[in-house]
Amino acid sequence: MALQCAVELGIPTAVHRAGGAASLPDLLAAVPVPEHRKPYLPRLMRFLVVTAAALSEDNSRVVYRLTPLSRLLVDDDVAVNGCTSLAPFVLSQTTRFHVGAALRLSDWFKQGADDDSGGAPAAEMPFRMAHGTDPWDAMRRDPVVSKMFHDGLGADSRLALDFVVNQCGAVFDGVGSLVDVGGGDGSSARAIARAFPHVKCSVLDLPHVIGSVVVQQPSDGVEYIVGDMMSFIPPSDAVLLKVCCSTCHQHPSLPVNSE
Ligand SMILES: C[S@@+](CC[C@H](N)C(=O)[O-])C[C@H]1O[C@@H](n2cnc3c(N)ncnc32)[C@H](O)[C@@H]1O
Repeated sequence: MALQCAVELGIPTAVHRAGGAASLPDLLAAVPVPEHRKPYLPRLMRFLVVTAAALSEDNSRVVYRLTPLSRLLVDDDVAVNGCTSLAPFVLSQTTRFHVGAALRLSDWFKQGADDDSGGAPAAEMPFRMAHGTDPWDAMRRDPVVSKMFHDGLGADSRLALDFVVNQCGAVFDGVGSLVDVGGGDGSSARAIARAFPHVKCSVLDLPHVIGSVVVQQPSDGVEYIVGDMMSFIPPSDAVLLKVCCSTCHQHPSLPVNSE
């Protein structure tokens, strides 16, 4: 949560704009915190340094520097494959849905096989214990969180796919078509289509996800398909499953058809 707070206050970006090293007065001047809260900022900074989550501190005087991790959270114009920052990814993993589910983790571990207390049958995921439904249904009902989630995953995909297409491009040799199953905002498929125009790329996802992608993003030659991966996966030479394993594991009979 400290990292989420740092992202929301723009602390990595403030350190970057101060030339890569910021004193406490530099930060106090840069972050949007009212006077009566400023005395508490050093505690947050200390926590970020001690956990090595985002910042390092010079020994001689208190100067904060970006670490390799927090450099990825700077909101600047240096784009890798359209991804300027992984800050949206941090926010996508700390939504009220995610935090609520995390608070039920120990309950989930302790739950007996026949214990259906907590609003969910045994062996369901902590998310369902907390929210009474699965993540995709919860996001269908909350477009604000859904957008935050898919913006974050999209940022992650743009960064990751930059490495995939530049360093592992050989895996696309001989692939004429690819479907990104549970492809979210289509960032992965668009990156592949741009790098390898001979690959016909499609994205399969749930109706509310495809509906908002089509409104927000240029298609870039990618086809967006509404569907349920548990029922049908369009035939293609290759199937991409990125960050979908938990969804697939819930349905071991997932009918992958890659003819
Ligand atoms: C964790 S996200 C990953 C998104 C994308 N692959 C990425 O890495 O950015 C999982 C995706 O699977 C989609 N999804 C979940 N259940 C699905 C289903 N039954 N059929 C199709 N898509 C589904 C969700 O809407 C979400 O976009």
